[in-house]
Amino acid sequence: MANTIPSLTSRPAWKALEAHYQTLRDVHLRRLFADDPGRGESLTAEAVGVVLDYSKNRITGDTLDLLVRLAEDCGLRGRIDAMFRGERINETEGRAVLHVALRMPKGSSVELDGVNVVTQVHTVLDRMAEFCTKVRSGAWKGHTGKRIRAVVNVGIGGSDLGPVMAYEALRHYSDRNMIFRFVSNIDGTDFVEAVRDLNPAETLFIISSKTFTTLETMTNGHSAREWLLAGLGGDVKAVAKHCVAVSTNASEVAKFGIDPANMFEFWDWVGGRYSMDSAIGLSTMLAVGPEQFRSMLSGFHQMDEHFRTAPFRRNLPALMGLLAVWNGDFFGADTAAVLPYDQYLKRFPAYLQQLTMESNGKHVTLEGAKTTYQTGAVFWGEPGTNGQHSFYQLIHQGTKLIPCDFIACMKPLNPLGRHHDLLIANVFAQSEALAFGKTAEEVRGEGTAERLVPHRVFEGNRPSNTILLERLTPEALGKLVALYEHSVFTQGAVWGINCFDQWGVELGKALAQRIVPELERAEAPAPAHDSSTNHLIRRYRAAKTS
Ligand SMILES: O=P(O)(O)OC[C@H]1O[C@H](O)[C@H](O)[C@@H](O)[C@@H]1O
Repeated sequence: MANTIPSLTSRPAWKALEAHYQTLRDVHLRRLFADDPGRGESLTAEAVGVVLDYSKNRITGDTLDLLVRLAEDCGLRGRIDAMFRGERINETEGRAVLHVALRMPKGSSVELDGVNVVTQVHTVLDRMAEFCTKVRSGAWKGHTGKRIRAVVNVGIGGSDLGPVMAYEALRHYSDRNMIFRFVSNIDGTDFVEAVRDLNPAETLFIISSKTFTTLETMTNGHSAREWLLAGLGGDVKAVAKHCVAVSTNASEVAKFGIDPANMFEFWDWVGGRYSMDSAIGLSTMLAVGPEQFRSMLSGFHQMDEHFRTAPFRRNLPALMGLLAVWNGDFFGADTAAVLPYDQYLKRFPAYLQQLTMESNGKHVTLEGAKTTYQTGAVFWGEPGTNGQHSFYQLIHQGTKLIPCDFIACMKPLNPLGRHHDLLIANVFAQSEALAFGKTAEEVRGEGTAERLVPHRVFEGNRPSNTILLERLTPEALGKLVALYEHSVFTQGAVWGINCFDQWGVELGKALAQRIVPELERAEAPAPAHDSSTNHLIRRYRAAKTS
């Protein structure tokens, strides 16, 4: 059949990688480094001020040649061009994927259905900037004439994780006279704890939801409205001064009772997990100001241009994506750890979980065939050095292979005595220990009792990347996020899956809607699920009435 797309594992480049893997699987990183004294430098790539040292992966130059060939065979170049041109590469939803247009400079052009989306983007950015300047300067007054001191973003998933991560990451640049809170969970505790010490007269809610139908956000949004009305004398006019919306869905926003004049728009070609640089970033802009927000966008754009134009062999996101395929599909690594050695990046792993796992948690190809290979890894992590005193034991001496991304900044934002040198010494030491380990001879040489030798041996040969940024600026954050976005894209292109839908979240949502009345209505009939679910529902009903 002339038109059938060859399956990934039958491609010559994949077969060649399989054979190549057999020659490398038992080779230790100690050997690879000993054989090539220049390896540390030659297997480091640098672009737009971001350094990626990938030399501590179990690869040789041949591996890279084959991975690049695989990327070419899988049409990565064509996929990149299609994304940047605004083609509807999110085929299952019939949508373009244009988060890259969110950070294109004024005057650029990407046409979608005859409209230049970059012009739309800048119209919204200018409106956001105007609004943020008013709020930050105190020109925007609340219902009782007081200025806004607290901003509460109400959203979940992509409408929460990006804003939270960016706020934490850029806290150094934020207005310290303002308070920022984030409410996401449908658990009432989240809302109650977020507002308990806030004054409604000085509080602004940003109701952030791409669809404006998400159960959690609508429920929290209504609670916010009630809280405001209760605190501001019940006058519905108060809502306009204390509630704005960020959404693609103007009619639902209006139904909710927010004036469309107070709505900041984005579009269906921005995936939720790719939206922190759209109007969903309103809380970020309120925190750091329009200028810093624009500098974050410039960072994103610089990495986009690098990804679009650089040869794969020197292309940071492409290299990271291909190495993830190598570690996952050939070495069988099921998970990947991201370990930022920067306290400001403490929510970065949580942010990446949605980006990577919602994007690449797929088991069928674009053509609908079940994959015969592994796709997205389980992503997890915590900031260093904290993780070192908790789960690193398993990475060093456990039975699972866990590729790690170490992230560090050369210059601290808060210089304090020896802290930064000690922090950086630790990150470098961890990747060194993971790669090289400690042999039984070395352990014995330290005078260790023989019975303890096996316990104190470090096998090493554990792969890692080290990503270095000069300093954690808004611009650097943009580059870092775009690096991961495009690494995810690279992996998806190789696997032939759609990175941009998320049907897997639907079933649980639908079932919850069915269970709600079974919990709320006293006269509800006996639940008709499986025996486990029925039993859980009966217990809850009994507890509720006891
Ligand atoms: O922004 P919203 O439309 O409220 O969606 C919020 C989130 O919920 C959904 O369930 C999706 O899994 C996420 O991709 C999305 O980011």
